[in-house]
Amino acid sequence: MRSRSSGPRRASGSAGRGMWPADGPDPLLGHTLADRYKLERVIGHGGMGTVYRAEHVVIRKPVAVKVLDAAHSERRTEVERFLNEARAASKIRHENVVDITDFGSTSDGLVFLVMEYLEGEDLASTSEREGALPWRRAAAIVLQIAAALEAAHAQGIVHRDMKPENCFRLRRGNDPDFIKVLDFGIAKIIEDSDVERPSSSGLLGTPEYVAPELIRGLQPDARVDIYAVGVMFYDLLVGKLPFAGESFMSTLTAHLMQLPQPPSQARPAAQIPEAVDTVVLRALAKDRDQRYANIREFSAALRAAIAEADAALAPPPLPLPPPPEPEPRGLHPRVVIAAGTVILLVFSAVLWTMAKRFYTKGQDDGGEGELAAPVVAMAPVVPTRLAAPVNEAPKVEVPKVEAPPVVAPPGEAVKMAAPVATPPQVEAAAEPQVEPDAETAAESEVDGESEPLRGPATTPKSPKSGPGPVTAGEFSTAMTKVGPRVKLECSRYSLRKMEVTVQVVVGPDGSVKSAEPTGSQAGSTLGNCVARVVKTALLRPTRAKSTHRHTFTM
Ligand SMILES: Nc1ncnc2c1ncn2[C@@H]1O[C@H](COP(=O)(O)OP(=O)(O)OP(=O)(O)O)[C@@H](O)[C@H]1O
Repeated sequence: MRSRSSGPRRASGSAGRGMWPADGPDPLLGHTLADRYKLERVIGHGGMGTVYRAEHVVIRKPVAVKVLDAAHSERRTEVERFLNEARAASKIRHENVVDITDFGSTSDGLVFLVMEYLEGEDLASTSEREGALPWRRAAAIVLQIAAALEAAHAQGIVHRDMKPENCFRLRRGNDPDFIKVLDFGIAKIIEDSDVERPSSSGLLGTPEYVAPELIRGLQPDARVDIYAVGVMFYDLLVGKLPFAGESFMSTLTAHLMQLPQPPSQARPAAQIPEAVDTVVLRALAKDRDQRYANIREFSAALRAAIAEADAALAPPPLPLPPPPEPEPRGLHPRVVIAAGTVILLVFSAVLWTMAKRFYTKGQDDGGEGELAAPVVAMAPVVPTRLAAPVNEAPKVEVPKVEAPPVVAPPGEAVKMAAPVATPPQVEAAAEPQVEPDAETAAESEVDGESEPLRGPATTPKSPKSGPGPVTAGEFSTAMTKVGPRVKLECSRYSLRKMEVTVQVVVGPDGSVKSAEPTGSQAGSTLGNCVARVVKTALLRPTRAKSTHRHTFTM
């Protein structure tokens, strides 16, 4: 178990209500504050005051009441700022932000803030007990913290003291990890105050979560919260803080100088995806310009990383069924065969009748009736022979190939070349060759293993079996299908309207055998991301692999 810097603390200051004898009871316990809130139990002590579990005496509802220590409440300007911040924080109104329902001061000078009462524990306690969490669980928690911050930032409120102690974990319905973020806007007052505070708070907030620009004394903005969320995420994933020195100063130095080990390397058994590493490390960038520009971008990147991991887990899509056999033009073979059978049967019957008459006549004439046998033998032959090819494709009619003209030597008569005796017979079972359309010819190349798409038109080769190559139209449709995922997963690496061209080899089974970014994005993170998504595309099976190019606009 690691030690953490925070925990229940005694209120500080030299005088006033905040200091009661260490072993004695809290003097406010049992009192009803502002005629409404009966203070029943001390929940804990923080940098500014004490938090009580209380009951609203009218509606009988439990609430949490934070009462400012005298050291703070005796300073008028500080009280005013506390109340202003409380007013702002009460407007955030988000399910992941603790609801502030009331605030004010009493006639005897107590300044207080009333919140919804939360039953559960803070994230520091969860980490303390459970250590590192599975990455998906950690990500789900962090996304809720980010949602709370997004709502606060939208109101112009920067938390500035994000840490696990300010994130409350409670059960809601079936979800045991529902998060509420506490203490919005309060940290700012602590920092601006000149009241002496416990060293763990320091001038900068909590040292383990403080952004480098705060250490450097720069004017903070919302990106300090992104950095702190990065530290918390790392801690949840790995079970240890990314920057933790032996002392206060060495921790601050680590924030400024030390590069964190990627979470997946720090905890290899956890199978943390590379894309999650990328999100954490970017949130922890020392230079705030290198971080996500806002917390919404952070959340989008984390969601995309989760989606990418989900996609990698999903079973590959079923191969497309082979394209239907092309229907021969004209009558269906079954119709032709049936008609032929009928004609031949009628013809046989006529012959049979004539022969019978002839035979009968012969017998009548005293002869042997010799014709009966051949006609009877013929009858079963005809339907048997015609019924067999029902499943065969019809013969393809082949135009006669003219022999080239022979040029006679001067003076000799021109002899006609013998006509080609046997024109190339195309087997009925063979597929007719599919000619690529113009676009395919421009964009697709078929590699050396198969025939070129555009052979000489006058010398058709006997095609190999199997359907023709993927056309440009089919390829373009497949790329359109993966387009939304390309945008979702890769736009975080891209500026708007950037173009990425990928060269793609589609195998005979219809899967993408390789996808390589080309041109200016060759080898770039963006290019590799696009190629990775393109590799999940699936086309129809063909008789040969083919090469295509496609340009995505981000
Ligand atoms: N609404 C609430 N419901 C239940 N417990 C709460 C609520 N708000 C705060 N607490 C608990 O009260 C204790 C004191 O909280 P407080 O916010 O004063 O301290 P802190 O966050 O630890 O310190 P600091 O204010 O210096 O950041 C903590 O244990 C906190 O979890």
